[in-house]
Amino acid sequence: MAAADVSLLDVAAAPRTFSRRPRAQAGQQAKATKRKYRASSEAPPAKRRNETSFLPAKKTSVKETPRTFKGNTQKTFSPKKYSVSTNDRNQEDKRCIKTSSLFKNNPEIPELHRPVVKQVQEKVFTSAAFHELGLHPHLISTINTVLKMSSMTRVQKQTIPALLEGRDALVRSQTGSGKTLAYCIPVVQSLQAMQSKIQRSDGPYALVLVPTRELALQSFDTVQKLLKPFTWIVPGVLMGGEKRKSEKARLRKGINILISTPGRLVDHIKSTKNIHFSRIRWLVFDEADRILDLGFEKDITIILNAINAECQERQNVLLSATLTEGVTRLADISLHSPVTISVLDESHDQFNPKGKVAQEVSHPQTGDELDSFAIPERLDQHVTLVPSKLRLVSLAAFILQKCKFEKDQKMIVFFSSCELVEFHYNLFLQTLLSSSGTPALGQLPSASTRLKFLRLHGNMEQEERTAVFQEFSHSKRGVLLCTDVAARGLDLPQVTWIVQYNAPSSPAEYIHRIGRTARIGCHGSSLLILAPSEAEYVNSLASHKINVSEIKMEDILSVLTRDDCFKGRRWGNQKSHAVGPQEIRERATVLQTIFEDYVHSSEKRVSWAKQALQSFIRAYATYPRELKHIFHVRSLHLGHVAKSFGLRDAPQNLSVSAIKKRKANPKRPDLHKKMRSKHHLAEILRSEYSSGMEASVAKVKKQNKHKEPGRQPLQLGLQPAPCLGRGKKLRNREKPRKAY
Ligand SMILES: Nc1ncnc2c1ncn2[C@@H]1O[C@H](COP(=O)(O)OP(=O)(O)OP(=O)(O)O)[C@@H](O)[C@H]1O
Repeated sequence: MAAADVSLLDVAAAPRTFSRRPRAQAGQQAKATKRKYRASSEAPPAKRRNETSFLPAKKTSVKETPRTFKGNTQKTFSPKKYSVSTNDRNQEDKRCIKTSSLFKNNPEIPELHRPVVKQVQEKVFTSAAFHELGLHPHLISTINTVLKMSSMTRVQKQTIPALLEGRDALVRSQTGSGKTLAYCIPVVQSLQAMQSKIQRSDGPYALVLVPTRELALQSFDTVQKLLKPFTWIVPGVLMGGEKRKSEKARLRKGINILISTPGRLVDHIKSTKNIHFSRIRWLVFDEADRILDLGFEKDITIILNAINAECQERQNVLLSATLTEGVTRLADISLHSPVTISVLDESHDQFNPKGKVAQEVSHPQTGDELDSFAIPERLDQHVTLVPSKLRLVSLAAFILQKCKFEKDQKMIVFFSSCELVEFHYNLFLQTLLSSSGTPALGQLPSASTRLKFLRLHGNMEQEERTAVFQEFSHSKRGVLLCTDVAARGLDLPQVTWIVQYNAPSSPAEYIHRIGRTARIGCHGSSLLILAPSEAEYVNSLASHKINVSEIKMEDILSVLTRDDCFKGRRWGNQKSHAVGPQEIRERATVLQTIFEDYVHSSEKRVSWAKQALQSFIRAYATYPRELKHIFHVRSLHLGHVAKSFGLRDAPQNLSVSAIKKRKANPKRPDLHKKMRSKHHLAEILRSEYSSGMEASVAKVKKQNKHKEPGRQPLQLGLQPAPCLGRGKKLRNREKPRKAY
């Protein structure tokens, strides 16, 4: 019965030394190892269900033992040393390889009793054609010939007529259902029809606010296409990352439809003399719930004050796939007699005839309806429960399965911070991928050139961000590792898989992340990776009518048996016949060892992995209160989590202990310090959405410290309420939510 333990040690040597070892020798090793366990003081390896099972599956406590937060290294076994030679590096450079014990002392994976809920679904298309809307013939022909669209989606059929009537609107429909055109078409139609022809020098008539630069570029692209026949109307985008001087020059010349991120617009309001809003007719908040969220509150207040000072009469439009009750309540009291358009509501499928409204705000949907989000019909959602130690190999195996062994797969993997994206991107690039014939240190011998990794996050230079966005957009396959900067609004064609490696902080973010696939009626799949201690998150999703089906971790890892470069010593060059759980475990251990070898090949890499681990824990500590019982740093086993960063031991003196101490004493009177740390955290996370003018978080901090005139410090929930409408102040604010 010691075979499992023995083989873990057997296969843990570097993957390039696949010399076959006689079975007799392996048997001796097995006995020796068994003896070692008996003699050691550590807890015995977790009991296995049976010979063919991976991990025990009793339905008992699923919390990982929280015993190593002070940086104690978990004693799982005495590391065995191997002398390994590399084939293309100095033969004399023999390294001592510590083995990895992946399958021992893991928490049990609970049976997932997921409640089956009836998901909310919307039909995307209608049979109604754009020419039924009475638009300018050139606009119709542009929609038909340039955009190659003929029939309207449901949200377009309901929204366009309402906006053409001059109404304010709150629009909610599922991800990828065509909300962009639902507001762009009425804006273009109304501006081209203005009696006194628009002059470029008039400045903005429409202002569209979006949360990220990539979304700004994408919306700009759509507007630009629609404006083809109306050359006198000039669109423009302000999004940070570009030289402020050239943006100023464009503003000076005149932009009539202005698309911007809030941060960048605020920068110009403060520093660009010739920006004015006296002619604004349209104010659009795309991804309204995100824009009106805490992270942008200060910017939105400045923008609204600037607009309201110059113009009162305009149409306001709020759109999102997740307009929650809080946002609609906020909007209800500040918009002028708005229509509420929710494609969910079948009874409002037909837009009411002229003079009537689609749905008056006096008859709002119930909170329950508003907190259940529609999921694209052809989106298959999955979840897998993976103990912390096995997270990294499971992610790598899943990527290999889809993007190496299957054709034309395009995958987006979401992480909770920029550092995590950078870490995994570089690690995978160096270990799973080979661009030249010679594998670098730690790379797989058969590293595949078929795999393509890209990354996108808020700490990248704008030029690179745009290039990556374009490349992934146009590419047929590849893996994009990213933060939530790519979660909202981006329309990246043919994405087949969404993987959430770190769980999102709200059901709304879950919806937006998975919404990058299965767009406009296409098919797509998603996978959420949870630790056993996080299994309850599935119930939380179910309470929002989100259904996920389970993929077993062993099914993900089993792909490793398809790649001979993961063969362990014990199997040598034998043809693998019956592929059992034992071989899968061995191969997973080989893969883990590749990661560990790479990370431990220099001090610098070890400290890089530690920083990534720290970033993970910092992000983990920011889950909102309502999810804290599921995601709490105290349920993390630092030694196990360290493994998922290729670290062999839990780092000593990890500063997360400081976070833990603070959390442990919430009643301390030092409120000022508490606010400051929250503030700091919000800034760090928010950097992903920064306007691009702030060079770094440090700079933001400095600005706040010196309190520039007109620049208020970010005070959570204490901002003056923004006024969306005509002079009415928003008072009934939702409790502030976490900024990303
Ligand atoms: N009437 C239509 N016919 C065909 N394709 C359309 C139509 N309207 C929009 N599309 C396409 O559908 C895709 C998704 O549209 P869009 O990005 O506007 O969705 P969305 O509802 O804003 O999504 P999200 O909530 O994720 O921001 C785009 O590629 C767009 O070009």
